[in-house]
Amino acid sequence: MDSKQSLQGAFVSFIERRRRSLSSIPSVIVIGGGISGIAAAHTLHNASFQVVLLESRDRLGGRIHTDYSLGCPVDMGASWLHGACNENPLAPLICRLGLTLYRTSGDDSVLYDHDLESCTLFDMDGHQVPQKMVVEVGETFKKILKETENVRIEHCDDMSVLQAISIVLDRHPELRQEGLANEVLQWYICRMEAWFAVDADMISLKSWDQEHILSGGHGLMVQGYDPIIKTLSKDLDIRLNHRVTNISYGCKKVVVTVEGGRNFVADAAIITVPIGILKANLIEFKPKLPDWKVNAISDIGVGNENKIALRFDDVFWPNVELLGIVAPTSYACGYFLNLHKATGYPILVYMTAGSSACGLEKLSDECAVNFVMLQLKKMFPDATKPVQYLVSRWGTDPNSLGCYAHDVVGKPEDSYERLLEPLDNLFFGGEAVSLDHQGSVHGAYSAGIMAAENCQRYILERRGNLEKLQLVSLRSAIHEAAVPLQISRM
Ligand SMILES: Cc1cc2nc3c(=O)[nH]c(=O)nc-3n(C[C@H](O)[C@H](O)[C@H](O)COP(=O)(O)OP(=O)(O)OC[C@H]3O[C@@H](n4cnc5c(N)ncnc54)[C@H](O)[C@@H]3O)c2cc1C
Repeated sequence: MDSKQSLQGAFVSFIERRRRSLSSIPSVIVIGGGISGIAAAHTLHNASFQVVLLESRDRLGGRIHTDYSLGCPVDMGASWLHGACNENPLAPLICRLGLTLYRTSGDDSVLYDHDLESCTLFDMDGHQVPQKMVVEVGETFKKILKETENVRIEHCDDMSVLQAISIVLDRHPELRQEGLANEVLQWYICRMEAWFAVDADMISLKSWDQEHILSGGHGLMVQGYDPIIKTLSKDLDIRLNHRVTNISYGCKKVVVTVEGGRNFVADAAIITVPIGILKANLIEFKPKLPDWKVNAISDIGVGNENKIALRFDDVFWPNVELLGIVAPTSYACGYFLNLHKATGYPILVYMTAGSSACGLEKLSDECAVNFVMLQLKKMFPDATKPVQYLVSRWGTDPNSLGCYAHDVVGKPEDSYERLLEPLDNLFFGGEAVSLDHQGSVHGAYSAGIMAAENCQRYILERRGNLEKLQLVSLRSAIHEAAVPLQISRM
């Protein structure tokens, strides 16, 4: 054997040793680069697992999207921390990063992320609604909702909140509102619709108030949610523009295929794509998902919410947090978040949910801004033209197809549990699998961590004794199956 042959032999055995050592490192593919997927990948990476994260968009964050083009951070997706308290799973990170929260509600606020005192409402003719009426109708609305509890007790079958409200108003004529007061009542219904991101005739009476709400009220993330995404995604192996089309699970390895046909192979996968994507069957599973999983996906609803952010040269509106416009139907009501109060920048964000959010997506950006400006001009006839604007389209964006999960009327009780349930080596994350906090950033974050921990336990149990595993921080064990290991000539 000449020296060239012995060198080759040593190289081959080095490659073989390295291949074996890499294949002994547990590997996981995380699908979706929103907060849930990033939290899952971050957790596994810290446990020295080999992780690759596949994200369809050309950016991370998903339904967290902090846009800087208006000169300051503007969140076009999530913007509040719901539950500004130490128990919030995101609190330690927010504290460590020194991020500022601007609290827009009191401690006990459940449905509304704003206190009544911080809103100024106008009618369609631009007259300001007397604050006394805003407060009084707010109190009446609370009484109406309280009365719906009796309706719930009386009826075994679920119904919509709107239907229950109409039963209450039939029974209690003294709670009915007329004229301007009714328009204010509609505005409160509009705010409730914004919380669930669907119209009131789709909000479940059985479950609307069953959510476990953290204390501390609602805090606006003044610097945006982006710093959290940046921090958690540091050092991860992230592949942007990788849209997953097929997942083959249940065998020894999971094979995940992306658009263009490239395969990724690992011990397990965690899927965190939005519920809207699962409902639209945009990913093919092999074997097919079992009926109980398919039913869970179809039993969970998805709402829509959009934002139109407008930057002006100057501030021409009052120094309150929320500017609302009341109307005879909740559909025609609207409101603007005044970012100037929290950030000092002359920016208003129009927020719309449910069918009106879907309607707005049918318009071009320019038409949507014109529509919103008409609303604004009703309140402030001298409103100037915005110098810049941003329009979100969460309902038709092929990467989200909706804003977040909601309980449909008559939803079976265990839908979220069934969505969460893993299928062999395929685990489910994302806001919709959070049992306590669906539709929130902190819920999605915790769901990602939980999926990672379950996945970690599964792999380690399957491999036997944890101590025997040599977990080292080597990356690149997840190989692209279609591309053989490339060995360049020495
Ligand atoms: C307008 C709006 C306002 C909101 N306001 C708040 C708020 O104030 N406070 C709050 O707590 N929550 C709010 N939310 C909800 C919150 O944003 C979400 O619950 C949370 O961000 C969801 O995170 P996620 O990781 O589960 O999903 P996502 O962030 O959607 O992440 C999923 C990722 O999967 C990717 N993906 C999709 N398909 C594929 C595929 N085939 N292959 C690979 N990747 C794919 C997507 O591009 C996305 O990046 C709001 C949401 C919206 C839309």
